Formats: sequence, structure tokens, C-alpha cells
Amino acid sequence: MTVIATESLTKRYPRVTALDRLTVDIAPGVTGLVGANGAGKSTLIKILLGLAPATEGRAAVLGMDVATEGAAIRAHVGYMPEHDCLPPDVSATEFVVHMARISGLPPSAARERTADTLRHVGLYEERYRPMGGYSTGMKQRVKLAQALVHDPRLVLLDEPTNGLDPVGRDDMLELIRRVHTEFGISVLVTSHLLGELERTSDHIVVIDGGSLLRSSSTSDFTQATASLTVEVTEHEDELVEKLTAAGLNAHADGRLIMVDIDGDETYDAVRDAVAELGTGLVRMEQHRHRIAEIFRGGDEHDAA
Ligand SMILES: Nc1ncnc2c1ncn2[C@@H]1O[C@H](COP(=O)(O)OP(=O)(O)OP(=O)(O)O)[C@@H](O)[C@H]1O
Repeated sequence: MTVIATESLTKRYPRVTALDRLTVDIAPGVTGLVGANGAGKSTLIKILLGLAPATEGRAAVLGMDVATEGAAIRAHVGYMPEHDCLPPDVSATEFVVHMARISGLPPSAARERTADTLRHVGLYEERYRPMGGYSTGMKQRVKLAQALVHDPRLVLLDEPTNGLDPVGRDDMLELIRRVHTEFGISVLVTSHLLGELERTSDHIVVIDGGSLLRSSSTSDFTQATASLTVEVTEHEDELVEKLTAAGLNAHADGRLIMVDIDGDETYDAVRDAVAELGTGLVRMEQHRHRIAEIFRGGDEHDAA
């Protein structure tokens, strides 16, 4: 079963091709959509909501065609836009009740669902104050609440951690995870940071220049992209030789040694090699490839 399916989806603007023959299937659960700024993430979301027409190709959301069933899609899908779009002079409660009413809920249900949803995202007394005075974290929570208030089956979250500090990011990612685990709502969440989506998502889709670079489960993804950074007090070259002889892919990067992780045994192999050389281990830490590195290695990873 898929919640989102696209087939050769293309969106051309006069000057740029925002989506270029994108074919991808997305299953229920939490899916991270990763791509650099301008990769086409927001464009894809707008097409999936039936708000912008594709130039070519097809897409279906919850089995409904985006070209002809946009209104029905939006009845079952929640959307959290990227940019600040909250009216400053109304309270979170007034705003979310309004959004619930727009989604078709009767007044009493709209008020009840608003109270529940705002509590769920962690807004309490503040919800009666005008939103103009809210912190970025609180505004992001209101944007998430309005996406959830009509009890959708799927939510599309466009850069929900934008503008948040590290603690705020972690809280938001935790909240997103709970949207799925507690309510069974599927989530498509975008970010230009691969690292934060790895922790939240079951599945990761990477796009670059509007094309699919990679789509795989998060565990496959981290296996394929994780490496160890090792720092020793001396004998760096010998360590690289030893690890290579042990069948690992290791290379020196200045004073650091990068080792591709090939299962848990990689840690043991590094420990043993360091011990045999009698050198001091300063640090050994897992290093996740940044999105730019994946783009550079795109062709090889595509095949993986
Ligand atoms: N309405 C539009 N008219 C013309 N070009 C557009 C329009 N919307 C987006 N684009 C262009 O399409 C490309 C993809 O934009 P899009 O907003 O989908 O990227 P994104 O991955 O969401 O990045 P960001 O996170 O910066 O929004 C960009 O080059 C952008 O400039």
C-alpha cells in the first residue's frame, strides 16, 4: 500500500525545472524528504495537495489523483507550510478553530478538536494570547496543530524545524514521531538536513535538482552512509594499512582516519588494530555523511 505515488512527475517553471521526472512510492509511516534548498520539495508538496498542476506525469495521494481530486485529498491530508503565515493579532485557539471550521467540522467539534490538538502539541495557557507574541517554537507548534485538527490520514510538513534552536528541533522531531506512533497518521516531512530526518523517519527520500537521488529505509540509508572518524596519537598510516588489510574501506583525511562502517564488527576491527599498533586512541565516533557528500557520491549510492 502506498500513501503517495508519483510517476515521471515534472514541473517546469519558465526558468527552471523544479521537478524532473520524479517517480517514487511512499508507504505509510514517517518519510523524510531531503534535498538542498531549491531541490523541489515545496513544489512537490503543492502538487500533492492539488494546489499546483504538474507539467507532466502523474501523482496520487491516498489513492486519489492530484489532477482531479485535489479537494478530496485536502479533506484527508494536513499541510504545514514552510513560512510564517499566522495572523499576529489572533490567538492560537481562535486560529485553529477557524482552520477546523474551514475543514468542515461543526462548531462544537472544532472547539473540542482544537483544545485536544493544541494540548497535544504542547500549547497550554499561551493558546489564548495573540500569536504575534509567540516564539518561533510556539508558532511552529500552532502550524502543526492546524495541520492535525481535522484528523487527517496523512500530513505534509514543510521544513517544520526551520528557525528552531537545537532543543526546539529535538522537541519538534519528537512531536512529529508521536503524530505517527500515537495517532497512526502518516507523515511526509521535509528538511535540508539529513541528520535530523534520520532520527525521525522510517524511510528517506532524497531529491536533487528535482530528480530522485535515493529512496530507501532509514536503516539501509544509515548503513550505506555511516562512517567512523578515528583519531589516534600516532601511526595513522599504519592504521589505514591494517584496516585496509582487514577488508575495510579506510582512508586518511588529514590527521583523521575515516572508516566506512560495515556492521558492528567495524568497531572491533578498529579497536584491535589500534591495540596491535600500540598507539593511543583519542576518539572514535560515528560520522553521518552530510547531504552534500551524498550528492557528490550520488551515482554510486543510487545503485546501492
Ligand atoms: N512559483 C514559482 N515560479 C518560478 N520558479 C519557482 C516557483 N516556485 C519555485 N520555483 C523554483 O523551483 C525550484 C524548486 O523550488 P522549491 O521551493 O520547490 O524548492 P525546495 O526544495 O522546497 O527549497 P526551499 O526549501 O528553499 O523552499 C527553485 O529553483 C525555485 O526557485
